[in-house]
Amino acid sequence: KVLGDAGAEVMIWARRPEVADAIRTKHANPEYLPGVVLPDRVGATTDAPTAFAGADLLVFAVPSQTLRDNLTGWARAGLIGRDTTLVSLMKGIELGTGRRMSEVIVEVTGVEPDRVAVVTGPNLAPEIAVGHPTACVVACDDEERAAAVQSTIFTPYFRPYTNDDVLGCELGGAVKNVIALACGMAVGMGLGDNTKAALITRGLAETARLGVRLGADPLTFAGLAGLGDLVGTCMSPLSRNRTFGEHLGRGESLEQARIATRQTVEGVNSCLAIRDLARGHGVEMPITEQVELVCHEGLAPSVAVAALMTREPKPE
Ligand SMILES: NC(=O)C1=CN([C@@H]2O[C@H](COP(=O)(O)OP(=O)(O)OC[C@H]3O[C@@H](n4cnc5c(N)ncnc54)[C@H](O)[C@@H]3O)[C@@H](O)[C@H]2O)C=CC1
Ligand SMILES: O=C(CO)COP(=O)(O)O
Repeated sequence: KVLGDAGAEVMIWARRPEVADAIRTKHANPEYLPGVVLPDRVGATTDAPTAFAGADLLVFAVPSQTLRDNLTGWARAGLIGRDTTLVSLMKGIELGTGRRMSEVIVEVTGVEPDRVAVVTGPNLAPEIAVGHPTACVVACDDEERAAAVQSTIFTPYFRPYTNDDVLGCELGGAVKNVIALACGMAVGMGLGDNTKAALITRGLAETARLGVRLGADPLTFAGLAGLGDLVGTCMSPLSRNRTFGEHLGRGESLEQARIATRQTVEGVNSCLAIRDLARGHGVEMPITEQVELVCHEGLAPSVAVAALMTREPKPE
């Protein structure tokens, strides 16, 4: 919708024919965005070669853990153009490899890293779809390419800023989902705003600690891709990650939370990958550690809260 409103000709690749048909014929995606009318210049197809043909920009928004498989198929079929800019909207870290999504794209397609851009920030899809003023970051090693993507997605309701810190921007987007799970757990347990504020602030501290160790610019975490996305996601009932955490905080099982949330909840897998990344680099991420224990080891959220509160006292 943003691309179409900004004047681009858009072709969506969808797996289900009924989704592609509804977008093509009714300009709607009723299951995901009920009531939203898509611009006429947004088309859809289930045929990947048709979707990829002649594209200047390829925008990837599949779940992070499936990207490698999806891309491998598309790259093998020779669908990636020679000069195409590859854009990632995904906010996750790959299980097993600890790779960011831009790294997976570079690894699978063999393109130079400066052809990959990341669009991130406080960008809850349902709010963008109804045109609420929203800001985002376009991160790319290549400044000109970042500026080109920026102008391609610039609309009166969507304001992109460029940034050259791809690593920091991607890490901010992935870790905030884990912290949003923790905030959701607090909400589900009936805890208040002090608790959420503490989780957001200390969550930002552990995100920046990992980012700086990996080579990110610390200032990135004070921007839209860091604090902005963290606050937006942790405070919003629209966030799938926070909602998933709420279910766990109310004492429901992982399976019950999955059934209730339905859509992609990146933090559940990424908390494992981020914890491993942090341990591998000797970085302390106590909130991420506890979220992983609740999501994957059956720890009760109340025990996780007690574990965080009774850690050794220390300077801020
Ligand atoms: N929804 C949001 O507000 C935002 C989402 N993102 C990121 O975008 C990425 C995608 O999330 P959403 O679109 O929100 O999730 P979603 O769950 O709404 O949609 C994911 C889509 O991927 C499809 N899919 C599932 N498995 C697949 C596979 N194996 N191969 C190909 N397609 C598959 C699903 O059918 C669905 O259409 C995530 O990394 C998320 O963090 C980023 C910013 C905002
Ligand atoms: O990334 C998002 C907002 O910036 C969307 O968050 P959820 O995936 O938790 O809904």
